[in-house]
Amino acid sequence: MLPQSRLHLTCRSCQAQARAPRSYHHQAQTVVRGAPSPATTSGGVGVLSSLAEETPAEGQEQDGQTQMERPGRMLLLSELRVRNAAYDVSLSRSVLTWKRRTSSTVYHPFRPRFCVPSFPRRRPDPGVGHTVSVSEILSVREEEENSSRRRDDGSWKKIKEREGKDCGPAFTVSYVERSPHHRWRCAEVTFACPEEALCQHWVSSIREQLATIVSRPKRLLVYINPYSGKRQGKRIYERKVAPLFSQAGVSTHVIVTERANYARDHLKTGAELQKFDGVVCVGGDGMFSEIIHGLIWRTQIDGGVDPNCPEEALIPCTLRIGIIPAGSTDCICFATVGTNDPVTSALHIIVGDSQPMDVCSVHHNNAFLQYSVSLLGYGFYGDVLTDSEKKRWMGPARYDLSGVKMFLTHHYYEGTVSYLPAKGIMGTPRDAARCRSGCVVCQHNRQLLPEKAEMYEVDEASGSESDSEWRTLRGKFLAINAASMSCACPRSPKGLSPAAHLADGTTDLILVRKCSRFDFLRHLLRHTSKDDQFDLAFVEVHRVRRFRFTPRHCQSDSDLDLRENGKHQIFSQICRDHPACGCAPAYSSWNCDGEILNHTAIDVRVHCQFIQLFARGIEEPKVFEELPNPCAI
Ligand SMILES: CCCCCCCCCCCCC/C=C/[C@@H](O)[C@H](COP(=O)(O)O)NC(=O)CCCCCCCCCCCCCCC
Ligand SMILES: Nc1ncnc2c1ncn2[C@@H]1O[C@H](COP(=O)(O)OP(=O)(O)O)[C@@H](O)[C@H]1O
Ligand SMILES: [Ca+2]
Repeated sequence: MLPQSRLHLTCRSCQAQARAPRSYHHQAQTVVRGAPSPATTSGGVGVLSSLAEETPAEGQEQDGQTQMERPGRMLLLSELRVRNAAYDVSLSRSVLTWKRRTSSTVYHPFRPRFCVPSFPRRRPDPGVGHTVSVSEILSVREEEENSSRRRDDGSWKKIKEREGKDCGPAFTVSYVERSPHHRWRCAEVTFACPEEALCQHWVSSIREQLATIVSRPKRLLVYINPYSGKRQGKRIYERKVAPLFSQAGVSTHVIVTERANYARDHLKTGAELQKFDGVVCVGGDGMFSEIIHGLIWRTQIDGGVDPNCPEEALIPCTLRIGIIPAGSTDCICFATVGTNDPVTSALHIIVGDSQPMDVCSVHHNNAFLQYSVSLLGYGFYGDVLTDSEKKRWMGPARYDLSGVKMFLTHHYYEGTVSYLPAKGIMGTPRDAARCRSGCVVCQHNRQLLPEKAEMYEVDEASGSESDSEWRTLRGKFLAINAASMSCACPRSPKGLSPAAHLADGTTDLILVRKCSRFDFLRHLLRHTSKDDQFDLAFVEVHRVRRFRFTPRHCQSDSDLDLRENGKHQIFSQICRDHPACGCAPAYSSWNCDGEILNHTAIDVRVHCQFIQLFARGIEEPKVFEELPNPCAI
C-alpha cells in the first residue's frame, strides 16, 4: 500500500490548489494538450501508478516536441527528506528537481527555479531548489540499511552516519555538477523516503528515464598508452575513470598498449567493433591519432572503400571516440571539452555526448600519408617536435625546452603554398566569436557541402575553372601551420587559431614569414595573451578547404615556371622525380598531430565532420540563479 500523506499543490492546468497524496503526477495527455484531465479538474489528485501506464507511446507525442521542450511534464512528485530536511522532489521527463519545504511552501510544479551550479559558490539558501537535467543524471541506486559507501579518499562511511540518523529507505542520485574552468564533477544527493515502495518507485522511474537516453554508451573499448605524458595513464584510468564507468553501468574492455601503433593495428584488424558503442583512448594527441587511423581505416575497409585512394569519397566514422587526457599536450581534449581533466572527460562519455570533428587527410604524390585533426605544422612546430622526441624522458617539459632551442635557432624555410579558399562559408579566422557547444557556424557550413561529396571533389570535377580558385604564395617562412581547430591547450588557452571551428569543414592556414627573432617572439607571446597573433605584418591566415606545400628543394626552376601558369598538379610530378624530396634532414618536417611525417611535399584536404567524439564542444559560461548544493561530493 502506498503512502497517502498529503501535499499542497497548485496545478497550472486547473489553477486549483489541492490536497494531494505525497506522490503525485499529472495525467500525461492533460499536460500535452494543455487541457485539464478528469483527474485534475476533480481536485488535481493523481494516483501513483507505474510509469509505463502514464508515459505515452512514441506515437502519442502528437506535437512532435522533444523532451527538453516540455520540462514541466511531471512524472512523479513526492515529499522526501534530504539530510533530514523536507524537500518537494519532482521528476519530469527532462529534469529532477528538489526544493526545500518552508512553512509557507506552496508548490508551483510548472515554475521550477533552474538552479544549475553557479560560480563562485555562494552560501546555501535553504529555500532554493535544485534542478538537474535527466540527461546529466549518471546513476541512481537504492541505499541499503546500514550500507557503507567508499569515499573519494578511499575510506568508507556509513550512509546512516551521513544522514545523521536512521533514515529508513533511501535512494541516491549521482549527477553532473559543473565546476569552474569547464570541469565537471560527480555530485550525489540522497533522498530518504517514508516507505520502501515509494523508494523503489522513484529508483525505477529514474532508471526508466535514463534507459530512454539511447545516446549513452553501454560497452566501451578502452586503449591505454602507459607511456603517455608523465606515464600516469594506467593509474589515472584505474583511479579516476574506471570507478565512474562502473557506477554508471558502463562495461569496458581495457587494452594496455604494448608498443607504438598497437591500438591502431588492433582497431584495423582485430577489434570486434560491433560489440562496442565507442572507443576510449587514455593518452595524448599521438594516441588519439592512432585511434582515428585505426577507426577510419576499418570503416573504409568494412564499407568497401579504398582508404589509400585520394579521389574516393571516404565513409565517415560513426563509432564515437572518448579521450581521457593523460598526454603531453592533449590539445584535442582541451579544445573539445574546455579542460584536460580525466573525470570531466569520463562524465562526457557517460552522458553520451557527441561532437563531430573535421579530419584532414594528408597525401604525398597521391599516396596517403596520415590524418590530422589538430595541428599540421612545418618549420617551427615541426622542428620542435623532431627535437623533443630525443627528450621524451623529460615528459611534457620536453616541448618547452625544444621550443626555446628552436626559437633561438631561428631557421627559415623556403617553399610554395597553394590553397583553395573556403568560399561562401560563415566565419573567418579573425572573428571574435569562438566555436562553442552547438556552434551555428559548424552547422551552417556543414549544410553548404553537397551530400556525400566534399567541396574539393566538386572542384576537381569542374576542371580548369576550379584552377582559378587556387591561390599560390611563395617565400621564406618561419612556420607554416594548418589548424583544423583552435588547438587550445594549457600552454595557449586560446590556441594557434582561436576562431577556428571543430566541425566547419575548413582548416586555418597560418603563414609566418621570415622575420626577426624579436618579431617572432612577439607573435609567439600573443598566443598566451589577449592580443591578436595574426595582427602582424609578417603573419597571414586563410581559411581553406585544401592546400598543398612544396619545399624549395623539391622544385626546379622550370617547375616553378609551370606552376606559375596555374598547373598545380605539377607538384606531385616534381616530388616523384626529385630524390631529395622530404627526406633531407637539413630541412624541416611536418608535425602532424604530434607525429613526424616522412614527406615534406604534401596535399591536404579537409573532410567535414568525419569523426565523432564523446564531447559537446566548450560550453559558454551561463549565469545561473543559484545552486549551492550541500550534497555534492
Ligand atoms: C613564449 C611563449 C610562447 C608560447 C607559445 C605557445 C604556442 C602553443 C601552441 C601549441 C599548439 C599545440 C598543437 C598541438 C599539438 C599536438 O598535437 C602535439 C602532440 O601532442 P602530444 O604530445 O600530447 O601527443 N604537440 C606538439 O606538437 C607540441 C607543441 C608544443 C609547442 C610548444 C612551443 C613552446 C614555444 C616556446 C618558445 C619560447 C621562446 C622563449 C624565448 C626566450
Ligand atoms: N605501449 C607503447 N609503447 C611505446 N609507445 C607507444 C605505446 N603506445 C602508444 N605509443 C606511442 O606513443 C606516442 C605518444 O603517445 P601519446 O599518448 O600522444 O603521449 P604524449 O602526449 O606524451 O606524446 C604515440 O606515437 C603512440 O603511438
Ligand atoms: Ca575546422
